[in-house]
Amino acid sequence: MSNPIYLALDVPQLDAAKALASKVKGHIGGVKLGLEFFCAHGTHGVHEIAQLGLPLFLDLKLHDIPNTVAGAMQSLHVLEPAIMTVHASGGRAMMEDAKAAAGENTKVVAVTMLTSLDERDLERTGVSGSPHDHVMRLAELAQASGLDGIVCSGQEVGSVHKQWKDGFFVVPGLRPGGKATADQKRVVTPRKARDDGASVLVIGRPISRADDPLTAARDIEATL
Ligand SMILES: O=C(O)c1cc(=O)[nH]c(=O)n1[C@@H]1O[C@H](COP(=O)(O)O)[C@@H](O)[C@H]1O
Repeated sequence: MSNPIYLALDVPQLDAAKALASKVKGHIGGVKLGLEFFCAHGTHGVHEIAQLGLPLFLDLKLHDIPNTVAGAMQSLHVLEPAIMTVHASGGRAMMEDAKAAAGENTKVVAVTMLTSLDERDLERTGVSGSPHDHVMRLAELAQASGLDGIVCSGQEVGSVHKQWKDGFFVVPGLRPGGKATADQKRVVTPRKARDDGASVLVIGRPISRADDPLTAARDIEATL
């Protein structure tokens, strides 16, 4: 099985992002470029990171009307990312059009409920019920829309996997100690997420902010 760890390169400097990815390259399966990176370095930065030869996950969490999201997907086509994200709450037509506009080698996955939110936060957005039920509902919608999979926390991935056997599941909010830290609220260990059916393990700060990122990446890989 290939290494499921995608390192989140949430660092503002391009050189620092390149150096970090190069350092841990042998212990990760890909890199994730998100809003922080893309807003700072745009497509030029993506091309620079692509030269490292690792699969790219372009995590821009698109969420707009279907026509706008489809247009954005088409513009990003040329970057040939292995994985891209849209928000499931954008609705069925948006997800269908996003998938239709993506390259055929790009997996399009829907963000369900951010791992930084808990049940109280959800209620404040006007949604009652548990995170589990909310994620299950949005996973069903993403599947019906023809997407490849979803992004959810490790607390839900086991249930989603049972319902959607051939889905592609991206799990962030991972902490080697299994405890919530910084802004992440729904966390599990990388091993638990993998055992419950995660296809991709997104890991940022536990590696990027470690005193020794190489050792941190190696230690996490060894737990899998
Ligand atoms: O789509 C994502 O990757 C994502 C979804 C989500 O619900 N939670 C979440 O943390 N992420 C991303 O996963 C990464 C987690 O970073 P760390 O908390 O530093 O490991 C960040 O780049 C987030 O943007």
